[in-house]
Amino acid sequence: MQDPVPTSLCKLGRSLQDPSPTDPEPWQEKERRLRDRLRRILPIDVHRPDPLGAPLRPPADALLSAFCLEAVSPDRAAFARALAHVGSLLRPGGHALLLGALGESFYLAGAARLPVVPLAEDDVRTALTGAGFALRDFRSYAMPPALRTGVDDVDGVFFAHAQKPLEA
Ligand SMILES: C[S@@+](CC[C@H](N)C(=O)[O-])C[C@H]1O[C@@H](n2cnc3c(N)ncnc32)[C@H](O)[C@@H]1O
Repeated sequence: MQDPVPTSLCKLGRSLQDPSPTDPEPWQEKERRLRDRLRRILPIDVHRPDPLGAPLRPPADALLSAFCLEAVSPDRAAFARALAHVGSLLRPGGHALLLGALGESFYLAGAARLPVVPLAEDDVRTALTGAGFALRDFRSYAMPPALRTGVDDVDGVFFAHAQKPLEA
């Protein structure tokens, strides 16, 4: 974990707070703009080999997953399987962008303490390779003390860009 906290993440963190002199747009307005652009919301279970319950036609060009797979998987093997399941939704040559927690064992959602599988960087790389992806970029940073809020025990955050091979 050698990268500093990415500037874009700092901006995102600030943008999710209340309006400020530099970002006067309330988060509710951001939410409204995002929802306006959604065309469909599909239920998904990443633990099913067929995560949407039916093949995705046409398959997806890209997949973005943020802080999901490690938060819903009981162990590293389940994490790897979940990654392969969602990867099956991509077309050949499709891209996956993943971000997630490293070394996290729990997070608090209100009074609920939810388990997380603590991942090392190599667990993510191995799972991507095992799911048939080519790893294009991998970055991470260690959680700075200022962002340790007590709602979890996360050590750091990873960002991975991986690609499905084109069919031969
Ligand atoms: C830690 S939250 C992350 C939410 C959001 N992506 C974010 O970054 O704030 C984990 C999410 O996984 C969802 N989830 C739980 N079990 C799941 C499953 N089997 N398949 C897919 N998603 C699941 C939960 O509903 C929750 O929204």
